[in-house]
Amino acid sequence: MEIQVNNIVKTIHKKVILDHLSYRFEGGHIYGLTGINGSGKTMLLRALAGLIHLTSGEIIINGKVLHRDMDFAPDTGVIIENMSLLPQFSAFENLKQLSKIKRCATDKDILSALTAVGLQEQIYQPKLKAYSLGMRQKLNIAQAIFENQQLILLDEPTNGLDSDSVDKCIQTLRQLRDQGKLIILASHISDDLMRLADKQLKLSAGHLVDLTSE
Ligand SMILES: Nc1ncnc2c1ncn2[C@@H]1O[C@H](COP(=O)(O)OP(=O)(O)OP(=O)(O)O)[C@@H](O)[C@H]1O
Repeated sequence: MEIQVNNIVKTIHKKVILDHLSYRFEGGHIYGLTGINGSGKTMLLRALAGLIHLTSGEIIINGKVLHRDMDFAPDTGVIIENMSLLPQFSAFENLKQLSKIKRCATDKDILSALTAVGLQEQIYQPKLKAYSLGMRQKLNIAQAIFENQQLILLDEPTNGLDSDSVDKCIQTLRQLRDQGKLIILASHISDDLMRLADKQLKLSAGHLVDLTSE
């Protein structure tokens, strides 16, 4: 999996959010995206997923141009705000419903993702509506990985997680990285990212600054 970002610009109401940003992301790495509130981290993740249209520039994923050769980034798991999980269903039932869209994940894949994020005690109960913030976030992460997605885009993945759960999340994401997956995380808490990511990037004035090579 590789993503080539070429000179992308995103302007909303004449405000420049992403300003001629270029970068190459490669599989087998965890990229941590930091930057102050409003710097455009979520916007960049949305752009990579194909969820917004760019003002100019292009994003090429595995040689195919987003919004020309395909509508969305292929084979991608995301956590980007307002996840539409179903409150009246358990964790298992939620992923089971989602699995009906692509039909690539088995029950075993669902159980293994829920266990990987630490939800092994809550697979069948309670229903999602009785979940705490942290439990909900674990299910969000499970949702982004249970179909063996090759590109994983996570906005603030450690939100609501206690320190043991952050450790477990780090362990799980490192395993996925070692399998060659491309993982991009955004967080305004740079401590979490420092521990999670092997490449640290900062969004500033619409540009990406590589903190690892500084
Ligand atoms: N739908 C929208 N309409 C207008 N402006 C928007 C919209 N979505 C985002 N913005 C603006 O784009 C900029 C970047 O927002 P974004 O959510 O990407 O920042 P962020 O770095 O993820 O911030 P945070 O750390 O607070 O999550 C902000 O100035 C925001 O106000």
